[in-house]
Amino acid sequence: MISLNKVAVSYRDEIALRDVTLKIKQGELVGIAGPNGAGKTTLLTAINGLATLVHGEVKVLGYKMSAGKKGRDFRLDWKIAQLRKKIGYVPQGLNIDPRVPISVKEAVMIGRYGHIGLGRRPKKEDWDIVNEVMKLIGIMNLANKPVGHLSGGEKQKVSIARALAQKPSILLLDEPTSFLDWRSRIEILRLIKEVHEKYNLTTLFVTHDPIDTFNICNRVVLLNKGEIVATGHPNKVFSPKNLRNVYGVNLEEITNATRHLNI
Ligand SMILES: Nc1ncnc2c1ncn2[C@@H]1O[C@H](COP(=O)(O)OP(=O)(O)OP(=O)(O)O)[C@@H](O)[C@H]1O
Repeated sequence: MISLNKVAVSYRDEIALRDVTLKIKQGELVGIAGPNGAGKTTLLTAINGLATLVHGEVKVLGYKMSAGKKGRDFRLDWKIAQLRKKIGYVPQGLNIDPRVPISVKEAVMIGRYGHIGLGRRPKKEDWDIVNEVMKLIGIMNLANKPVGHLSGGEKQKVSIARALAQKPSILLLDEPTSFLDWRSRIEILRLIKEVHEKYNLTTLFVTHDPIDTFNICNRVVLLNKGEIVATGHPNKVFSPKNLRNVYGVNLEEITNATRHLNI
């Protein structure tokens, strides 16, 4: 479904990914973890066909992207646009100016425009899909509310609904739980697992917090300084040694911090 072979991505002087080789099978739900600046977002960007590859090759759903003359093969632009229709992307936060007069259902409809085409009007089937995903995500009650008036958890749900309205095969989520309180965080994680299973998706989600991955996935890719440090079950990946080397924390520090919770 997704394969990266010796992929390197850089932003001017900054190397964001180096020599990354990774395979994701159809139907997998994979967590991408690592500290700030590890290259997590860049990995999603490479899968989404938007990164400039310095080296290596990315294959997604049979589309091949490799480093061209200027770091990108521009002949593939049209194909990449086709590919992106099949990839639902949930960015960090839903950064819409609160003064923009757009309702929740209109924000979810934005996900359909790759299929509808710019300048065309949504048809009944598009509204049916928007209603279906809003029902599933549990935001029907917010349909006519301005998006600027939503809480952080509600915005995240709208963002997920918008990505699903696209009817993607792959769902990429960039830190869907950041800025959320514990209740909303658990709710969003459950929702990700539920939609992953219901729509038979291949899902990758980025997180800062190892605990998120224990809740919903069997496989984690741990990145640090643009390289894959470990991949496998969270129990194996978040070993005391990796926590120390990658996050600079000892297991005792974490258990001490959570000991007061009485869990
Ligand atoms: N548009 C950009 N221009 C220049 N450098 C960038 C750009 N985007 C990312 N970088 C750099 O590439 C490296 C990897 O960034 P990336 O955003 O992929 O990491 P991340 O793991 O998602 O970080 P975070 O958890 O803080 O969001 C960082 O050193 C960052 O400064």
